[in-house]
Amino acid sequence: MGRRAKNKQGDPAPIGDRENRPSQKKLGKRKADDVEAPSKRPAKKARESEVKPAKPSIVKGKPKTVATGEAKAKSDKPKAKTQKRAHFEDEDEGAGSSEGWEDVDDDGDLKSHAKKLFHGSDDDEVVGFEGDLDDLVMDEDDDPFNAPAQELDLGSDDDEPELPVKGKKSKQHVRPAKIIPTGSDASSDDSDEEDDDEDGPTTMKNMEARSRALDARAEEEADLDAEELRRAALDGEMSDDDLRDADDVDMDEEGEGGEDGEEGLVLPTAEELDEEKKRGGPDVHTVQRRMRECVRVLSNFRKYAAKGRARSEYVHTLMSDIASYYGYNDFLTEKLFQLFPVAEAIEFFEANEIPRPVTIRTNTLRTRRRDLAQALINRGVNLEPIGKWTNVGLQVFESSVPIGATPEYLAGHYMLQAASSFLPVIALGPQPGERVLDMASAPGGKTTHMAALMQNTGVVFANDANKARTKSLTANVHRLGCKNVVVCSYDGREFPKVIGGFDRVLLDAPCSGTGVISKDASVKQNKSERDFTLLSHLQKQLILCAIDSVQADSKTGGFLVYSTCSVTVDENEAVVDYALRKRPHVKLVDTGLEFGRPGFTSYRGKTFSDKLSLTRRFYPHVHNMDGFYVAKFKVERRAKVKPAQAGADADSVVPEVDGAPVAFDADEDKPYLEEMKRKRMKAKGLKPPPRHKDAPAAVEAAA
Ligand SMILES: C[S@@+](CC[C@H](N)C(=O)[O-])C[C@H]1O[C@@H](n2cnc3c(N)ncnc32)[C@H](O)[C@@H]1O
Repeated sequence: MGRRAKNKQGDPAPIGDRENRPSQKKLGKRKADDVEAPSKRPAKKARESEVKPAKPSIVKGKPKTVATGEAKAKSDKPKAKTQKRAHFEDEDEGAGSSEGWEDVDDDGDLKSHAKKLFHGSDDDEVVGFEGDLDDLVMDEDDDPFNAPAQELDLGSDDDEPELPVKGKKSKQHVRPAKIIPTGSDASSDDSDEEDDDEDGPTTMKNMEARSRALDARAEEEADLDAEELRRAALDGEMSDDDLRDADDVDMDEEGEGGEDGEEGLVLPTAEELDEEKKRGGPDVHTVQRRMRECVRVLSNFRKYAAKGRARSEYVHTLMSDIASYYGYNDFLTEKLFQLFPVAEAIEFFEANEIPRPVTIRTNTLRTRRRDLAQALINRGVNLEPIGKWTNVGLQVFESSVPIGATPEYLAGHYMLQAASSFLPVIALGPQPGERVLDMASAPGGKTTHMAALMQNTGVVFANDANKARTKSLTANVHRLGCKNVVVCSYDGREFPKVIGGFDRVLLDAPCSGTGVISKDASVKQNKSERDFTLLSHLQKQLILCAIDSVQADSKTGGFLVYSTCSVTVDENEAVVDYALRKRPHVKLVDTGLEFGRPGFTSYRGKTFSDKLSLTRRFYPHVHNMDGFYVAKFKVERRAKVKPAQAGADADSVVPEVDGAPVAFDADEDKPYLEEMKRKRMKAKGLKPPPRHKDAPAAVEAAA
């Protein structure tokens, strides 16, 4: 559907940023355009060109080991008159400096010049890295790129290197363009001319239009659903209860015989679908046609549904086709499908097939963004600032060099980091001199960002339960020259017993990774209901410990940020809502992030605190960044509560913080606590009582 091409290397900037920036299309051709048509440059150029050209920093010599904090970067003067210069406004991290740099002075073919620069002088050294790279502890942030940037899978800065896809493969590779009409496709009719260019890349302009169209479409669908429900109720088909929850569409509603569907389309029965599955699934053209038809019918059921066919049949068929087409297991298909209105769900699944933009974060402990950009441009890297919301991010469009093995990379001038990973750190806003805990920190993308914001002062406790992963954390801390970081390896649930009283805490929680499916497609198949139950439980435990590790009367802080790279409600709003209920002395506050959708305040029959709207959701199909979630809490001083008053099980009480007990005392924790007791008894050689017959499956599974 052309979205693929459009989204490729699209801009991860927030919608609101897009207006004042050159289009993606223009960016893609930036070098050529710059040379041929300098008049197209942004207006600020004249002023900017008065700024002295930055001197690119280039490390000389063949690196043999990890560049440490002490690594010295030497400056190379721009060599030739064809030297490409990037001009930036002054931009000191945290100083509220200008976002963009202005365009460059080109008086030659940059690409060939940059190539010459690279292959001629540094090339041998860089190419000669074989072997040495193995010595570097590379994580997903650090995989050296050896292919054009667009084709590279950057890997989350948050998680393991990409795993091979297990199980079913998506049928995406065999599909032609433009098969499923989606909200954004529909919008292209009435949006600007760039939207009409279906095969062109996503532009900042059409991204905004696209995103708006999605929202409008979602609203439209919600209205239609509500209207259908109302009518059904008037017809006596539905109870008041049904009517009350307009989100839960009546799955048994039947069509009244609208227009025929697509020519020759006969909606299969459940049995036929099962049969089809057993035969290896429908052929790709059938599945595409059916998906298209189901989306159309579900967009206006009364009008388009075939007579006698139930809404649930269309939904069931569509979910089955999504699972087969994109290669998801049935459970996850449904879970993700339910998050969005129908057409938007397709957008989401589509976006998961497309790599997100390659982005890097300037390490302001070692360099400035403009200097880094200049140095990389000189090496043949085509890049741009990510957006106004970050003054350290750069988006790499293409590169003739491996972006994870440049001298600048080895010297710690930047971190390969997904744009979404900047968000929780920006929301937390650690200040110089503070004591900060990064409770689940490996491989350290956010730790090193925080260390830089704190200007290497104060202290960041970088903890991760996985000792093996702390190696890459330590390597990154050294490479980026962070001197205020203490690395440790505890289960996060041991905090604040280990150490507490932090001004700020970041809990970038272990999660299912449903926001980073484009990087790790194994998630499509390997996540089950049990995983979500266990993860959600762990996240709930961790968040309470994170809250209890915050110094409520911190003079400068008293904040916690909870984040995940998952889009499921179980791992996000449900966890945050649980924390609010368990710790009445904390409150949600604005994340300060300029964009992102508000968190759910209710979802499929569950009601959360209204304040959940202060949390932020980020989606690949809306923001062109990994799916992500950010919540920010302010921790206030709590009233003293005795364990007995809280109804807490004595065994569940962990050390006191601020004189008050930290307890997991909810009914929902009881089965887990009982299981822990059973385990303790077993460990002591005692015979534990039989497990309660109502114990959730997850408890047994975890046992
Ligand atoms: C999303 S990743 C963190 C990414 C990291 N914040 C970054 O920006 O690079 C989650 C981390 O949680 C760690 N983890 C899992 N269970 C944990 C626990 N109980 N306590 C502390 N860390 C845990 C995992 O080892 C993993 O490194």
